[in-house]
Amino acid sequence: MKVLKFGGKSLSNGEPIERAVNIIKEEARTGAIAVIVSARGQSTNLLLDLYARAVQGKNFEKELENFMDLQYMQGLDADLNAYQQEVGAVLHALQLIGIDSERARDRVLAYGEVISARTVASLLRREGLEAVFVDARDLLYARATANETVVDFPRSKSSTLAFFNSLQAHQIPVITGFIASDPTGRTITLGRNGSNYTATLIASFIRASEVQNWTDVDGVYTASPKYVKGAQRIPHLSYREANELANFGANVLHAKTILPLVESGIPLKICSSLAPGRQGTLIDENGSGKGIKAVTTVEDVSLVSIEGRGLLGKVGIDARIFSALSSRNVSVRLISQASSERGIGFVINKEDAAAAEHALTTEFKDELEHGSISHIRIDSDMAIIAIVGRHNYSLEKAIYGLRRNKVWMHLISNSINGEQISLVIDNKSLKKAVNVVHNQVFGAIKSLNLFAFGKGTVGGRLLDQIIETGDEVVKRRNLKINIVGVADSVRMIFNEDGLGRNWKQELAESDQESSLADIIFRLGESGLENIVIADNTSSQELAEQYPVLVNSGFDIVASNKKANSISYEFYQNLRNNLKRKGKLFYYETNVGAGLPLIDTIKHLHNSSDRIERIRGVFSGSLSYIFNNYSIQDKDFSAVLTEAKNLGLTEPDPREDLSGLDVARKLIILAREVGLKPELEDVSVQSLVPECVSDSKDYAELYSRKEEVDAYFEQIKRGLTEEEVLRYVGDLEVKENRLTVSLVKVSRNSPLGNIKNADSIFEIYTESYGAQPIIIQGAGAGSEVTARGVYSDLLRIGGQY
Ligand SMILES: NC(=O)C1=CN([C@@H]2O[C@H](COP(=O)(O)OP(=O)(O)OC[C@H]3O[C@@H](n4cnc5c(N)ncnc54)[C@H](O)[C@@H]3O)[C@@H](O)[C@H]2O)C=CC1
Ligand SMILES: N[C@@H](CC=O)C(=O)O
Repeated sequence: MKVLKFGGKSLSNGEPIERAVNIIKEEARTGAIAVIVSARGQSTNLLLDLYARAVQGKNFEKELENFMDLQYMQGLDADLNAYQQEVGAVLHALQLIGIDSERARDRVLAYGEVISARTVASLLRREGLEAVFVDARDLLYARATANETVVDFPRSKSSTLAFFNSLQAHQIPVITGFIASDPTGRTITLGRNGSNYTATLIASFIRASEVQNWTDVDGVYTASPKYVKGAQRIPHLSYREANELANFGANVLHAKTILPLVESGIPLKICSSLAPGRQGTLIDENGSGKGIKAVTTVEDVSLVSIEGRGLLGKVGIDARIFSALSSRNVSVRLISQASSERGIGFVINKEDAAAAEHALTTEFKDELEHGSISHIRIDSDMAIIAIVGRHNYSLEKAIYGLRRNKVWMHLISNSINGEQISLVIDNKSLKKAVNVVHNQVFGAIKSLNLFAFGKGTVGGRLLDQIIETGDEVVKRRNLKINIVGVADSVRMIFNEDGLGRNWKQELAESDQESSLADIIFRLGESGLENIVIADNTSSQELAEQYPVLVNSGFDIVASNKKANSISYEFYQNLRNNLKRKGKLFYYETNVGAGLPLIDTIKHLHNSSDRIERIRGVFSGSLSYIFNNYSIQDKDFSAVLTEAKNLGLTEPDPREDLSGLDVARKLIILAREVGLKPELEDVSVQSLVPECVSDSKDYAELYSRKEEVDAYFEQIKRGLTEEEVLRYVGDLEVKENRLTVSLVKVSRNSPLGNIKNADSIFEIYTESYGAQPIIIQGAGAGSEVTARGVYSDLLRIGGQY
């Protein structure tokens, strides 16, 4: 015989109860079944409310009407009106006496299951099945102790067997879950998960072939889907694993509830009544073998720590701690003790914190006074993350991920059989931590949560590239990049679930003012893991805040060159800070846009080869300008406007014309090869003609374009047929000399030969001698630069 148990939500009015009836009909076709039911929908809560009103002497008639309205179903042969009278009479008696007692409360609660079983039996009869209502108070017996309800197994077993033996073939018992009789014949409830307990008890007494637990979820998940979007259903678990999961907060059957099945070896299936065809989770003796099964969480626990030299080598301290706790009925969930015995830490339920503190400070009053125990501290707002299942490196992986994400672990405990590892963390880090640990131990799709500053030429294209290629990146790299926010200099938007193609419009319509402090705060509070900041602005203020971003636990990618080219002191402090915090900062696009330049230079510098000189056309925009201006019959200002419109120039093109942008690039490369230059050390030939150098902004400079054009026309007239102009950066390492100048070069030389917005870098090293390594290609432009930033992002993602 199979035992089918239905939870309250699966029996709610409308579709749920219709589906439940269909499931029972289907299963009845395959053989003998028994059905156990919980109270329907919200019935238990409503009854609790009715009970509370009655014992407080309040009116309850309207609430009772509402309760009965929810129970009512058309065309049933069960007479529910009689129950309305009966519940009303019980409540009325309670209202008169006003005594609050557990048995009285249980008596009222029992109506939820009784009406539910009557209703289901009646619906089944309407479908032509021989269903009989069974009140479990005639089958199960239990007594209340100080802490729990204890079942009288022999008596319950014999009455259950007697009843089942009296059943006729084809009869389907529909049994009330949750309730039993106490030794005086009063109603007693079976506690948390009570209806499940009814099902597993009855199944074990009658030696059922399996228990099906029909509920509103389709099985046990690798983590709570409330926290982890990518959590997966677990097809198969062993009783032991299920027990660990239950102890550590998973929405499975309570550990005590599984016990009757363990002892009799009956498999349990967790099935979704919302999607009956879907495979659920099977729990049996064997499970599916080794491997991590789930990452579960327990919120709101308290961590107790007792420390002091008085604990050192002293026998009996633990015994005193636990007997003090047990005298106050405080149960310990986890424990960890230093081998020196100088300290002991353990976790209890938050609601027991005050009792535990009182018990312990009383027990260790003398030691606290003498100072041999320095403190007994209780930290509430803690949470437990438990990794359930066997895997050699799961702890290392979890710790690595948590450290990267700045989640502090207060206590780590590993079970003796190696099947469970628990980590105690702050409650507020729970969402982030469970995602990190889940991704680390399952090697599941990792999430990278990106907040992007700047949505212009580079930033805007980057976001579109990420959205366009997101599925591919998930497939090929197991990495999901969520754009959780975008800010420009005016506005910002934030969406923890990830922005989509509409981000531009959402940002344009946003009424949230762009504020770095708010962004840091919201990212910190979000509980998101693996947060990366993309800086595609040219803002120095933002660059100066990188240390704050790093301290907040974020990695950074930047096309913005400022952080690497302001003072050397800032540059070095930032690197120290990154190292200390274990954070990453990639900026390949700072020089040469998408070209693999900075990495190559890093490699060469870190190898035994010595870089002696780097010379070339460092600026993509000026490359474009001089490539075209040298050979076309156009005004300089016209070509400059073309470059600006193509997104090649700096946001303020005066940074290109003044040579500042190339100077920054030289500084960045020089620092990569170990020099410590400041911007003022670079000798720069500015391209801004003296006559317009007092322009207060680019608009004013451009309004004086005739003077600019005349200046460049004169330079151009000085060129021979064979010559072209190139704006060249030169880093002479040994001499510690950095220069930027406009030079005439032969059209046929490597520098003279470049096209479009190409940059070219000649890298002279000791071993390559006079033949430099040449890196050449587009040195500016939205597409290539955004790609470069994207690559940096993927490199960071690869390290999660
Ligand atoms: N355009 C190119 O080819 C290349 C550009 N870069 C660098 O990329 C960065 C961006 O350049 P573009 O996209 O061309 O500039 P852009 O002018 O098109 O975009 C700049 C964006 O930054 C935003 N912004 C400015 N200050 C901000 C702040 N404090 N907070 C938030 N947002 C802010 C602006 O609102 C704008 O959305 C620059 O640092 C540039 O040097 C690097 C390599 C090549
Ligand atoms: N304005 C810059 C853009 C890239 O850094 C350039 O032209 O190179």
